[in-house]
Amino acid sequence: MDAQLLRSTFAVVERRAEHAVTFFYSHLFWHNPGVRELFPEDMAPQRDRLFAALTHVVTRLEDPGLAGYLGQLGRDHRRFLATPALYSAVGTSLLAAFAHTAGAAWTVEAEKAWTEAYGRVADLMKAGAQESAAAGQPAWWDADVVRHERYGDDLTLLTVRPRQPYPYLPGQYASVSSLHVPRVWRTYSLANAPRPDGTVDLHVSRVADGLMSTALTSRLRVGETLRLSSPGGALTARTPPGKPRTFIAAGTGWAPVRALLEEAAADEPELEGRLFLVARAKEYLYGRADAERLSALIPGLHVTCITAAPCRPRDQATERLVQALRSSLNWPAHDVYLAGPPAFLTEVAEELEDLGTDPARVFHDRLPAVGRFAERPRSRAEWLIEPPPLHWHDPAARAPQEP
Ligand SMILES: NC(=O)C1=CN([C@@H]2O[C@H](COP(=O)(O)OP(=O)(O)OC[C@H]3O[C@@H](n4cnc5c(N)ncnc54)[C@H](O)[C@@H]3O)[C@@H](O)[C@H]2O)C=CC1
Repeated sequence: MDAQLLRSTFAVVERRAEHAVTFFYSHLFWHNPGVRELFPEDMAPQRDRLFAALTHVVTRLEDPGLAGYLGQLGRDHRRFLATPALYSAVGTSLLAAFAHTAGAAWTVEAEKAWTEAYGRVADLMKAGAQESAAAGQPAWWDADVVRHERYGDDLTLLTVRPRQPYPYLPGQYASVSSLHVPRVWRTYSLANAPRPDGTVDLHVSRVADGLMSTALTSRLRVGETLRLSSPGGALTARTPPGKPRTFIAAGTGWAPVRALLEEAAADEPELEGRLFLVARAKEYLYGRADAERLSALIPGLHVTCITAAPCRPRDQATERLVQALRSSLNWPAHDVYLAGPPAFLTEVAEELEDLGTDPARVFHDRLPAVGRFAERPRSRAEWLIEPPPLHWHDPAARAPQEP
């Protein structure tokens, strides 16, 4: 593959990403009438995923891990019912969108390089999908809802029972789909260590105008079925025994931390550590009782709960957390496990670095943001000065990775 040529054409297309994405989907749906039904009714959150995935590939062309990433991506795409015919239709529309958007940069050589590159990508993805099907892995796991508990208007704790064994590691997440919002998938952390009865907890915080979180909070009933994707994420335990650690969880970021602590309570109850549990207000501190139960099982775990003061904005809890982190000692010795809203992760990770924590020992997953293109599109100058952050559901992060 001519990596240089691929990158230079992609750089041109990327500056008109919004336009290219619109052209791509129009072309795909117009020329392949059955394909529209495979995508959610509301395409807005879906639209930038294509570019996120492509950027990931184009910026890692020489990365030896790319083949593994694409294999995982193909495996993950089985839940979208991606067939070989769909791969080929997508390739045709992608090249048409690039040709339309790249203008003079779309030379014969560029077209050849992209045809070859897409062919490689699609082959690796299809091989990943075939491998997982041959290994007997389902395209998704059907899971029956056995508990649905509301906390106030915005929080729901679900327990589901997958119908087939569902292997995962504590701290991982899954994409979840419900018939209430067909073909929409959203990621939620798995909130418990694997149990003998196979049940899995999910913590859902309702997002204003969020299709899935509103359906799961308000319309889902016990007895209904959800679909779970294969688990992903790298927020898994990797601290050597005896090394102290800190867990910091904000909002439903409590879910993966709870799973990690349940695992530790069973495997390493002698661990020395601290847990900071952050919530926007007292009534949202739904994990407190569980945290206390776990600290009784792990006597060396010190728990601090932090909320915003009454009538103060929810982010004041983060300011209070930062104060608490500054008065805690011994940061260079600690591994830190961090979960919560993306902006919270960024702010706290920076603070921890200032406090002397080794950035390579701060572990967090960034769950994919949705609807980035709902924002005002950036001008070309803005893209050049400050390229937007990348958001993608990175299946390469599925296996625990040692830093
Ligand atoms: N593995 C992970 O990192 C996980 C992340 N999450 C994410 O956590 C979030 C949970 O949502 P909710 O429970 O509604 O949380 P929330 O909106 O109530 O926020 C909880 C706390 O996080 C802090 N926070 C929120 N936004 C912030 C910002 N912009 N800057 C600084 N601090 C901020 C505040 O202290 C707030 O009190 C979702 O975004 C979800 O995707 C959820 C589960 C796992």
